[in-house]
Amino acid sequence: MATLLVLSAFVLEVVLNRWYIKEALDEQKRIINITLTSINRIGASADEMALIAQQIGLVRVEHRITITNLSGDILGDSHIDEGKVESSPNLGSRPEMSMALREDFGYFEGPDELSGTEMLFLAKRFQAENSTGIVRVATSKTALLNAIDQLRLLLTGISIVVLVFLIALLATFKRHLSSAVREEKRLLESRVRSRTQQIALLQRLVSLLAACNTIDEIQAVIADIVPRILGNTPGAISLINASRNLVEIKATWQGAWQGEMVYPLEDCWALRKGKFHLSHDELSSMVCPHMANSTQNCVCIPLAAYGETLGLLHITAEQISEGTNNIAFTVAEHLGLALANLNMQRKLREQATRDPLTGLYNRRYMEEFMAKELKLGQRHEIGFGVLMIDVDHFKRFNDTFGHDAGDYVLATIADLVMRNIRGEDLAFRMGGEELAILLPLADIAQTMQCGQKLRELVKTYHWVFKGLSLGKVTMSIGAAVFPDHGQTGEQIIKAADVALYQAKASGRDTCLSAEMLAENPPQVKVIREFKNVD
Ligand SMILES: Nc1nc2c(ncn2[C@@H]2O[C@H](COP(=O)(O)OP(=O)(O)OP(=O)(O)O)[C@@H](O)[C@H]2O)c(=O)[nH]1
Repeated sequence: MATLLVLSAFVLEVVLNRWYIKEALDEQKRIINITLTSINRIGASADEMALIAQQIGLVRVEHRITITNLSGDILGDSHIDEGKVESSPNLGSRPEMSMALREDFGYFEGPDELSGTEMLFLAKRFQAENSTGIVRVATSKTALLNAIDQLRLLLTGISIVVLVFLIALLATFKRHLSSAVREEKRLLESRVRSRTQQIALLQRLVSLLAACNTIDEIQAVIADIVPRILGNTPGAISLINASRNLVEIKATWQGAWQGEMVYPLEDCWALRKGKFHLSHDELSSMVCPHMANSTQNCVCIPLAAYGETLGLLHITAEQISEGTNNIAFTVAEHLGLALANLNMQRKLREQATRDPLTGLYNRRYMEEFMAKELKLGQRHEIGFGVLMIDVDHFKRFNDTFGHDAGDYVLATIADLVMRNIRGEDLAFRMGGEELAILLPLADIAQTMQCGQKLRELVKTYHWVFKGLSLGKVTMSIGAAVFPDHGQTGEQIIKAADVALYQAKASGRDTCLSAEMLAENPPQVKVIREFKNVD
């Protein structure tokens, strides 16, 4: 800016200079013409030149008018008294005079011969009736120099004001800029802090989810961490039930949930579409029926992994920001994976603990379960009952009706057992056509009662497979209880087994207890004989 001012001052000075010189020259020409007109009109002799110069000088006071002969001797001068003209210096050597002699007009800018003042000189050679000579007009540059000085002063003043203004402006701008930079930095730092916290929370969520063994644990982790990740955006997690016909809200955050707590799958557009659904966007306003009571915008994101959708993540807000949306998708991805992993774990556990044909727990699981029951029983002095069940003449049955029919019978017996034991009882398939039931807290009478009931149910069941009647199916059952018939799992199973073999030996379709055997000890030989029969 200051450079601009200096430059404009320089340009102005040049322009002013030129304008002044042009104006001065025009005036000088006019004065020369007037002088020459006077000389010609009165046919002035050399002696009258002094008078003409004096008279014109009286009117044009700011100019000096000089008339010389061709040799440069002054004949008249508006600034020299008439009497002193003759003693005045010869002007023949002056540049404007010699130029006028040569070229008619002569021009020079420089000091005058009297005072040394800076002047503009214009000289013209003339030829009048009675005389020849040179008229010279000198104009002082003082006015111009004064004007330039004033201009310089003015511009310096303006420059100082502008400079001060600029400095003040710059200072204000700098202050504003640094406060804006500080604010931006603060915002950036807070954004980085919240992003870092979000990442840390996400990592925590992922590691905790990976360690979850049950859906309850997953729910607890969600309830604790997801609201922290999504800030103050209200939301919920819902899961599809085992029958896959209902969606149930399992966790909510940031106030009471405005949507339905349980709703059919078809009430969610996201589940229908198989991808996220935003209730209001620039293209449509399709609110999921389960969110009909909510006045907010809602996004439903399926929790899916390995091609299976297990639930949904919902968030609601007046305006859902892109950042919240993105983080919700990341959370949904991790939740989907965690739920799928849990499902997989459950299936693997079931595969490891359950028998695929009957759906009953296997022998290995029975050993684990019984070990726990034994510990409980020993610590709290409580008992439990065991039933060992074997289908009678199953080999013969298979041989008669085929292996498929045998499988059907085993699966159906398992189903009958499952539906007719208490909630706390557990049924196992020990191998082949042999089943076992463990009855927590049951004494021998209750255990026997259960065995008799099951034996009766199977015996009276109407067995039909592929339209073919299978006749009667019977079972032999042995019962024993802890602690009466043994102190270890092995001992109790053995006691129940001995009772079962005795039931077989006594004609099958019977339920016997180890207690009965204690009163009537079995013959081991008999059992061996019995096993050898088939
Ligand atoms: N269909 C079918 N048969 C099985 C299965 N597991 C074992 N079996 C058969 O069950 C039969 C068991 O025969 P055994 O142990 O001799 O006993 P049983 O014929 O039932 O005779 P008792 O026990 O003395 O009444 C064998 O023929 C096995 O092949 C199975 O999963 N499905």
